[in-house]
Amino acid sequence: MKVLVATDKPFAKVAVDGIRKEIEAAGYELVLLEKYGEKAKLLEAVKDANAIIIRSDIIDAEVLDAANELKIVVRAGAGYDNVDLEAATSHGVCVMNTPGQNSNAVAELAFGLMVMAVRNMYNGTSGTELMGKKLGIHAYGNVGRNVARIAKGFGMDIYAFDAFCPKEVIEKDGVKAVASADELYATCDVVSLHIPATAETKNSINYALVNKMPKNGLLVNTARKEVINEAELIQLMEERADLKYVTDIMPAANEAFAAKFAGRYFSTPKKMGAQTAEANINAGIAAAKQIVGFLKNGCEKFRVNKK
Ligand SMILES: NC(=O)c1ccc[n+]([C@@H]2O[C@H](COP(=O)([O-])OP(=O)(O)OC[C@H]3O[C@@H](n4cnc5c(N)ncnc54)[C@H](O)[C@@H]3O)[C@@H](O)[C@H]2O)c1
Ligand SMILES: O=C(O)[C@H](O)COP(=O)(O)O
Repeated sequence: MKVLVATDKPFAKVAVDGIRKEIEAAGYELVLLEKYGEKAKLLEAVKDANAIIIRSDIIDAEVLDAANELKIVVRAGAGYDNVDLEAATSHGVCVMNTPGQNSNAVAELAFGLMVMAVRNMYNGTSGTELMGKKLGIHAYGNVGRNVARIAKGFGMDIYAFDAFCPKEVIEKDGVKAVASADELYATCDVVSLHIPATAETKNSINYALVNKMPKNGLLVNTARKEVINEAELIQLMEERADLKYVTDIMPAANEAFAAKFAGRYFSTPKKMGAQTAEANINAGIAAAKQIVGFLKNGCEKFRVNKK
């Protein structure tokens, strides 16, 4: 069995070593395709792969068409919006993610971005502190829960909204559950976004919602750029000079944001929420174990597409 690790943004070497150990201990062969840049190289590499481990790499119908021997794709990470799930199902390919394995890394970065924003991007002027501020966690999943844990250490007043997580689960963590996204944005000084990119959430962070934030509101996005209605956020930030936006996922309109909102906008150059050795090891080795469990025992825990 051939297991391909196809990562345009490579894992830390220590994680690759751990993945190799799992795969070879199972008697399989590991093939590494890193920083491949062009899709043609991916199309060539998948031809004889029985299993693939990816990160944000795009697995679309063309890739699946080229992968004649493929049985399983594991997205080493949380969001699997980069995989065409319907095409995978129609090709008889199982798709999994590795939930929770990179969530602490992302939560820590959310606070890195938050502190940078409230300290005026470290420009030397007086900023503000996070202690005592109202933090809104938009989606209380694996990352959201880690954000809540860290926010307690900062002494923040913590609120959350999740469309599917029961109120009791949120409140047992000492976090105030609110009934809607509207209420969260209207209540909180800082909102940290942790919703997945789905048909329902794409473009949902729009003018009307963000405009509910109080004066000096800060929006932190370590989720996906697709959930932001960029044109409406630009319009709102033009009208409200008090708002700040910091993100780990560079907007399509990065140049417009950077030109118009100097000092109130920041994006990491490349998505780096999950870019720690620890998260790479956790997610990469989980992916390898899930592949071995699937190929040897048919274990489909963490499957995200229909059969
Ligand atoms: N920046 C990065 O490197 C990085 C790393 C990991 C995850 N992410 C992004 O963050 C997202 C969240 O990650 P996670 O590990 O917490 O995922 P998760 O699946 O554990 O949590 C997602 C949560 O979103 C909730 N949700 C879904 N739709 C919603 C909606 N319409 N309104 C409110 N809540 C909704 C779910 O109930 C769930 O609790 C991922 O989908 C991914 O897009 C980014
Ligand atoms: O959904 C995720 O897990 C993140 O977006 C991580 O993406 P990456 O593996 O490309 O860093």
